[in-house]
Amino acid sequence: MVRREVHWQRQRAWGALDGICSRERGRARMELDEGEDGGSVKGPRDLRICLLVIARDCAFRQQHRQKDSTNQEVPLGTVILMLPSCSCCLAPWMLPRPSLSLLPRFCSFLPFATMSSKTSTFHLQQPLNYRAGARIQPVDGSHSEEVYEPATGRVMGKFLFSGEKEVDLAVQSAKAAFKIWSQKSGMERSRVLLEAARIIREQREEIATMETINNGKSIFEARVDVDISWQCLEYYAGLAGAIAGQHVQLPGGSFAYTRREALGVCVGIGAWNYPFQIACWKSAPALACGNAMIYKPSPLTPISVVMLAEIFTQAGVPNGLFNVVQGGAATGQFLCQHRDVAKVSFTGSVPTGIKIMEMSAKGIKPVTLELGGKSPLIIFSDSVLENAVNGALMANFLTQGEVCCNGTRVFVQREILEAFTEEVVKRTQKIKIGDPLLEDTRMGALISRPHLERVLGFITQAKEQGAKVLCGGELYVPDDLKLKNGYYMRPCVLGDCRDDMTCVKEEIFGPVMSILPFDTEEEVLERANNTTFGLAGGVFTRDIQRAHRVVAALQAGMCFINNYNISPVELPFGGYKMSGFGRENGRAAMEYYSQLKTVCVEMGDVESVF
Ligand SMILES: NC(=O)C1=CN([C@@H]2O[C@H](COP(=O)(O)OP(=O)(O)OC[C@H]3O[C@@H](n4cnc5c(N)ncnc54)[C@H](O)[C@@H]3O)[C@@H](O)[C@H]2O)C=CC1
Ligand SMILES: C[N+](C)(C)CCCC(=O)O
Repeated sequence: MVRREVHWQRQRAWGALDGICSRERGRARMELDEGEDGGSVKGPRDLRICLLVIARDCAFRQQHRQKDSTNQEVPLGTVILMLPSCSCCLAPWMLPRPSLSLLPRFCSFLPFATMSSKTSTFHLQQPLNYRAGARIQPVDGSHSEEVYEPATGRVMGKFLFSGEKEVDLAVQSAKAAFKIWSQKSGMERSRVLLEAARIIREQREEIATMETINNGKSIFEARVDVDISWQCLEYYAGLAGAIAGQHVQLPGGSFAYTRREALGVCVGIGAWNYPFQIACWKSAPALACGNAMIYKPSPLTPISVVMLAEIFTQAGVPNGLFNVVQGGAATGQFLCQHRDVAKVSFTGSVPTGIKIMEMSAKGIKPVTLELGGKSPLIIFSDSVLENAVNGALMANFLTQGEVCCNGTRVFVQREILEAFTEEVVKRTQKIKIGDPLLEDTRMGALISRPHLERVLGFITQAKEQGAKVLCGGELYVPDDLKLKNGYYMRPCVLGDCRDDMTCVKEEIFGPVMSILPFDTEEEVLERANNTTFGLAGGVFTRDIQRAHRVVAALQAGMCFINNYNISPVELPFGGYKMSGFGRENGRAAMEYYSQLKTVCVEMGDVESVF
């Protein structure tokens, strides 16, 4: 018997391999007993791990040949630790002269739970808190809650909500990591963020699949979300090395300089509509500026952000720099009220935003609030009709309409009202609803049963108030039996709308478009701005002067001309009025995660007035 040792850096594997690995600082060790013809891994089968031996040119090998950024093939005989559920080439526990040196490259594929790319197969097994570089159960888990798969209505597992002690431990661990991280140069931080971006790209499919399973959005969209996420990390990696102060000459050779410094431990609290992406939009600028972050996702979508935490660890951030605490309002409050938290960045509803601001006010903590919206999309009669229709669909139906910046009040100039409405209804009726993991699905399931009922309630109320349902607006039950308890509805277009209707005034956060006719530019601007929200707005026209005049007059933080809802990470994003303040993305976000120190240097003698 020959004893072999395998080392690898991919810490993601640690949790899953607990029992057959001994954990050391910076690496894990696995011992294999190797015999003449094969070998065996010491460890119980109930770990749900087995060895996948690449024995032929199987689908797995082909897939990873394409995926592996080094473009190297997976040699025959490679041993990969996998779940028994993986069916191709499965030869559990057999090791025909394995090429163990390749193991490290594939540890990232080790799933942390039973993972499959099919709807209705995922079961949550691992803890969802992440502290000091590892998944953990909270020390004072207050209670557990179920996590659902919106596509099927199935419970995928339970997870614990964190109490005050766990929040405090997360803060202490982040404080320790902050000491190390904030001392690094911008270029050093940049390299780590670039590595994290690379790993996200490498794991694009796994992350997108998880996002789809937990959120209900189509895999097509989830992949775009993951792409925007790694682009965000790349963007801030680029800016990290460019953080600099100013030098100011003063009389008599004296001078001053400014330093842009990190804030400390920042808290990110996120909504459920873009779980992975929101976490990246917050953590990328925070970490680039030298901060630590504790992130609390929505309890409806607790899973994918832990993948981000593992990726940061793999990329080389100090343990504790990015911690995840799970929970709801109470956990969020412990975070906001903690005296060692320097800043809170929040994405969610207006009522919660108000509470966050109140709590932060008590500790004089800066806050960034990304809140709801009821944005106008103004379509003038000279628009290219097809573009305007495409724009209106983009403005209303991404992520089942659960998007804060959606242009849900679609103002259409009367001359083209009929043509526009006819086309938009035709296109809406063609949207393919169903299993979000299928490639051709374009609308999946809403986040939860109560939310689905709330959205349908808005439609009932709209009808009562005189609106006409031009299409959709009812439950959708897919033919596939496993999806019959999922939270689906047909996307809805409402006609005959008036500005005083509830569906036009309140944020529905579902696939419901309200069409409102208008006659003049002056009139439409008055009506478009007549809202307490101010997140986004859009205009479609071929008249270049009118386009700029209209967006200049719109009271909204994010405006689009002749498009809607695209999100390049270079562009600052955030609201006016009750849609919040502060900005995410773009250079602007760096200011919200840093503070300015002025250093005044005297080169002469001190002249005292006393
Ligand atoms: N402007 C933006 O970028 C976005 C805004 N939103 C808004 O978010 C809303 C939907 O998301 P939800 O998750 O339902 O919003 P929500 O406000 O109920 O919850 C958001 C987050 O805050 C946490 N939370 C709730 N009460 C809290 C408290 N008292 N203290 C601290 N944390 C607390 C929740 O657990 C969750 O993580 C919509 O109104 C939408 O407009 C959603 C996505 C993006
Ligand atoms: C990515 N985008 C622009 C469609 C939406 C981002 C804002 C949100 O989190 O709702």
